[in-house]
Amino acid sequence: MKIDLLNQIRQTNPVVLNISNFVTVQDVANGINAIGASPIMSEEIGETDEMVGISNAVALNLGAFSKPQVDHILAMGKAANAQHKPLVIDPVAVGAISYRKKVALDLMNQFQVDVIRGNAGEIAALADVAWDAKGIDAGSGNQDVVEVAKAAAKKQHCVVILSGETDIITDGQHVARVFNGTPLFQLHVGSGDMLSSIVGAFCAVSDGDYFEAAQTACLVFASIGQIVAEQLNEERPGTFAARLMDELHLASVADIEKIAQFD
Ligand SMILES: Nc1ncnc2c1ncn2[C@@H]1O[C@H](COP(=O)(O)OP(=O)(O)O)[C@@H](O)[C@H]1O
Ligand SMILES: Cc1ncsc1CCOP(=O)(O)O
Ligand SMILES: [Mg+2]
Repeated sequence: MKIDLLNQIRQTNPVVLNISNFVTVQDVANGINAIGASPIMSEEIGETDEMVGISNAVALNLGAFSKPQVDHILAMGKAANAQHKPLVIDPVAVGAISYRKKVALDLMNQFQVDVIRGNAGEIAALADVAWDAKGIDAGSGNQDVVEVAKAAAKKQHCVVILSGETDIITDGQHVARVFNGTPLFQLHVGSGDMLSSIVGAFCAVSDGDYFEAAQTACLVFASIGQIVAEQLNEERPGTFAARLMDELHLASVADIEKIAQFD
């Protein structure tokens, strides 16, 4: 695990281009900014090539798309491939809504993503594994989540992050797990979206090793949430969200190394 990638983000301030959803756009922009990267959001297809040109990574969030936005997402994915920019996708709620799953799979047939980041319900759907997803949340299931993540990675030929109490990161062959985190993440809508775009920031400084970038992003984000939770003596979702921004900015590599738990 190369936790020092966090310092590289802070030193080089990579631009992360996002198609976001209207629910969490500000959290995502501020999360990217707080950790030391530079967010930019786009809602106009005409600017796609130029936008991708100035960016160091692209993150596509499928949280609340409309038909015109699907065209935009497609153009953005194709441009990221053509311009060799790392490409992350967050397939929000594809486990709960079959239409979303169809759109997500159609898109991923037309461009190659480098990393998919979703919860268990979302990744199970992409792997065609039975799972009881609940809206935007993971829901419940009996399958081995490591096998679910590996199946999705093999199917889509990319790195998969299946996030949750334990984050599972796999390229289809190798598996890493991050044990840090806090249940408080679940009390803040947008935690997953923030992580997906922060994965983009780590990919931007990774020299093409997206498996390592994905692991490190998960470790850093989950550990920072845990640091905040350990400072609060009650469940306070509002304070958690505000303090998460503070610690994304303040936490050092040494702070994370002290509590890091992964294999
Ligand atoms: N029960 C939990 N305990 C600890 N960390 C969690 C828990 N659930 C989610 N997380 C963390 O929350 C972040 C967002 O992941 P997740 O909740 O799976 O995404 P989403 O919001 O898309 O469902 C990740 O860093 C993950 O490790
Ligand atoms: C509530 C909601 N509805 C559509 S997208 C969205 C936000 C999902 O955010 P996250 O998956 O990060 O919790
Ligand atoms: Mg999500």
